Amino acid sequence: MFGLLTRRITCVTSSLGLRNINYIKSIMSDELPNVVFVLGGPGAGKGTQCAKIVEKFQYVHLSAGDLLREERNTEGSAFGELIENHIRNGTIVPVEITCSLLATAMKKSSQNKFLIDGFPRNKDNLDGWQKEMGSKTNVQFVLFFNCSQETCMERCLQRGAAGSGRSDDNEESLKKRFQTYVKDTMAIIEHYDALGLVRKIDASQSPDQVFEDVKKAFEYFKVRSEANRTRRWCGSRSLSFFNMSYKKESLSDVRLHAAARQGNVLAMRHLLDSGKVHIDSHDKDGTTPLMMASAAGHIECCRELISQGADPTLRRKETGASSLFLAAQGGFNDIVSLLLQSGAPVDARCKDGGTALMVASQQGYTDVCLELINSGADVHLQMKDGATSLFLASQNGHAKIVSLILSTVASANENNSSLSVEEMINVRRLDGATPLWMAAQMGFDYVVRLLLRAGANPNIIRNDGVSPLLKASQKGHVDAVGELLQSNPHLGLSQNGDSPLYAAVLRRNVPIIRILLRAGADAHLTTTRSLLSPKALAEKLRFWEIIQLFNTTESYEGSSSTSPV
Ligand SMILES: Nc1ncnc2c1ncn2[C@@H]1O[C@H](COP(=O)(O)OP(=O)(O)OP(=O)(O)O)[C@@H](O)[C@H]1O
Ligand SMILES: Nc1ccn([C@H]2C[C@H](O)[C@@H](COP(=O)(O)O)O2)c(=O)n1
Repeated sequence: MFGLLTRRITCVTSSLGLRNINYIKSIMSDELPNVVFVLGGPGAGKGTQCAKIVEKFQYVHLSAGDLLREERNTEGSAFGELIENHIRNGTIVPVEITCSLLATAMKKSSQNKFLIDGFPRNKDNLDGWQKEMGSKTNVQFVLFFNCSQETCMERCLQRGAAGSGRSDDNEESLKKRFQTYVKDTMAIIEHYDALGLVRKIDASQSPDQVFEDVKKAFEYFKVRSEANRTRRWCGSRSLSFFNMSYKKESLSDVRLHAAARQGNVLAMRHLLDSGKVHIDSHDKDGTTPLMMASAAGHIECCRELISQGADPTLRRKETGASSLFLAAQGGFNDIVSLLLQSGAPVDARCKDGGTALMVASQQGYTDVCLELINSGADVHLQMKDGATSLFLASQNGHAKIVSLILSTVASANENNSSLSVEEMINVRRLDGATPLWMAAQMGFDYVVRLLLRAGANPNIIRNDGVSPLLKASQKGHVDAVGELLQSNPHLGLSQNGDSPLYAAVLRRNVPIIRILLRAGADAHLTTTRSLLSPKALAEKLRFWEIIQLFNTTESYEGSSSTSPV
């Protein structure tokens, strides 16, 4: 079924033998020193947030970058020059050096909770860590600070201007660091995401707002590990149940809800036996104990509630979320199965049209998606804004789920007259974006590849006139641009008057310019937005290396013209 598994995930995962249950156990242990990896683009705010986490949660902060800079500055270090070269070029220092600096720093500390910032950054880092530290540490989760390249770049340049003294806070190094981040580090984040360990934080907000989300991630982890010490770890979980109201009619109702949330089955049974509470007593938001237990992943509580007659068809008032939706959102497959067997409607809709399959696709819970699909979930449904499960999985880079949905659509189409894969794959959200458009914008090149191979149309533009190729070029996603070019997309002006080549020149992205030229993009095509051609722009901005690239291409191949889309 997963024959089209992604190149990137496969290569990282298989080299580690992740299907090996012992490895999975090693990342769940409670006894070993605990580690939270902190990842995100250069300048996403990792260091800033780590300082806050140290203060609030008493972790020891170890920044791989800081340790390397310290080693570089140590007199007589055999690695000083090598480290400086990597830092300036935005490439990654061999793991033997970084891992040994981290291990030494961990040994020196008497604490057992570490925030490891800026590591693992590539496959070499990940493999080296696994080899040396994998069995000696417990990776709790990965904090991923997600922030656009533009914002990160601006922050780092400001940091440099304010006197950081860092030799890599300049445009040239930053561009290279971003290339490394997109090319190498995103695959590591994907790898941990596939294990359900990633907590993604919107890092574009103010530092205090970001920290509010960070706190939730840590508090959530604390609640889960305390409540489920003896229970298996199920991967990344929804935070939504923290927002639930606790206003109930009586103290017993409050206690029942608290017991369901904490997974205290004995207390729950005692309260139910007392006859003082209604099994489906709900708060002002319509939240029932079964919803609480489903959202928090407490299978025993769910079993008890169902066996005592709890209604799995009820929905929360404001959002319309059902117990099934909440269990799927948290990735609790055992609860999803139980609810389905107990009569929960598989395609119950939230107020925004969302279903359990959609939220599981968005969060990346492949096992849950499989369970729902096997129970008859409709893969064709759309949210009110038009998004499908395929769209949400593509937007979040969940390649296995993209494959699963595509194969389900294909077999549904064989059996009846539902949409074909080609029709389904190009279904647009209200803003005109297709799954391919979203994957291109996010730089999930392996999803772009899957979608194109399955027949996605690379020329469907969003309502704002931007094509997938233009967006990927604007965002600097060189691998996604490369994948798109395999399907011969329009290279000329997109409907908004901009061109992919112009966008790449504006951002001085030489790798993208190179592959666009190789694919036949025209350096003389004047954009209607700026009234300049890519070449004229390069000349205006004095980007000599790009002008030279254009001249060389012209002298070899002669220029070609491209008609507007
Ligand atoms: N949420 C934020 N909003 C605005 N500026 C921020 C925010 N977070 C951090 N900054 C500023 O951005 C710059 C980069 O932040 P920081 O050093 O924490 O990032 P980083 O991810 O650790 O960077 P690097 O990977 O380059 O070490 C700093 O000058 C910091 O003050
Ligand atoms: N795992 C790591 C972490 C950092 N480096 C090098 C290369 C980075 O560009 C530089 C700065 O790191 P930051 O302070 O931005 O986290 O340090 C590395 O090679 N390997």
